[in-house]
Amino acid sequence: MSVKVKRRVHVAAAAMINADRKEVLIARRPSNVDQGGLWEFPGGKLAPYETGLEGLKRELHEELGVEITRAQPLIRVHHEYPDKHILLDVWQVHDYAGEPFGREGQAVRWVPMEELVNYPFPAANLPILRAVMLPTEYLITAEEDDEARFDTRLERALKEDGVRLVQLRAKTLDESAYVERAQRALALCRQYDARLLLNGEPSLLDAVDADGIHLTSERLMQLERRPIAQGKWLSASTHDKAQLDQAALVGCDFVTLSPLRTTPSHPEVAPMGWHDFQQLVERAGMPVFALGGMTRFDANHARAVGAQGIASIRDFWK
Ligand SMILES: Nc1nc2c([nH]c(=O)n2[C@H]2C[C@H](O)[C@@H](COP(=O)(O)OP(=O)(O)OP(=O)(O)O)O2)c(=O)[nH]1
Ligand SMILES: [Mg+2]
Repeated sequence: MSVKVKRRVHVAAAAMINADRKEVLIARRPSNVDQGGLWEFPGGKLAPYETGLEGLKRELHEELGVEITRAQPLIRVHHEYPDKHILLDVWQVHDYAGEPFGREGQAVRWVPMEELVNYPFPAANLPILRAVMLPTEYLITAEEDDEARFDTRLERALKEDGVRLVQLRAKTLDESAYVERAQRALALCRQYDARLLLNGEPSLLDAVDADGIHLTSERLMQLERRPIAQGKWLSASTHDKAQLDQAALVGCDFVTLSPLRTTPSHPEVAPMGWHDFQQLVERAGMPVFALGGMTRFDANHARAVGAQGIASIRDFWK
């Protein structure tokens, strides 16, 4: 009996995001190579002696004629192709010298974020597309008993902190009060070009045309399939490997993973710390926000260990 060991390939790829125009650079793979004809994030296989960033710099010089000057990890995706196990090590390129062009004759295009869905990518790329579209910070709203104060605080976070992704969490409201608050929150989010996810039942989207739903881990574990359309965002709260696996099975677009640290709201729960967090994120297969005692000062470290960024109530609710 022979056991076939799949080839393992480590690929570095670049998400070059033009933040002002909200465009991303993609390239088309030549028709005669693996995954040919599909679009990709420029990059390629690492040489044995290279780190991810070294390989990325070399590949972008070879393929696009640019020199990377500032880049940060965005997401790592493990994917099984029939013939190989691939690790896509994706970096967000913040700064570079030169004008990118298809140095190997390949088509290269700056594409508006919302049009990315119209381009065919390899199967491994879905989590990358999600990561590209998501910001680094995820605001979870605090409990408030005063509606005017809620609005003021949400608007402050949108305006002054530049928050672009919001989860409306309000466990103390009944459904009609929740829907009312959600409608006002949605109008505010629209003014600032931010996305709003509703923490609750998927049917809430019938009452409020928000951008998606955030599931509690308990609700997540009861589901057998994705409860909302692909055009909406689905996120979930997770705390361990089983819940992350379930999030992948159900087709969540991204998750929070907590508690990173001990928090006043959950003093009895043991924190997982960065080491365990990193192990879990590595195999999550989707963007993960670190939650639990996080502030914006933790965002760079969260990125460095593979997260999309940080989620927080207190750091944004002032
Ligand atoms: N660069 C890149 N590769 C991707 C993406 N998605 C994806 O599945 N892949 C796969 C396709 C290939 O099997 C592998 C990348 O190899 P590559 O052909 O770009 O490698 P390379 O630039 O070093 O080229 P070569 O020297 O082997 O010709 O990763 C992506 O978005 N970007
Ligand atoms: Mg390549």
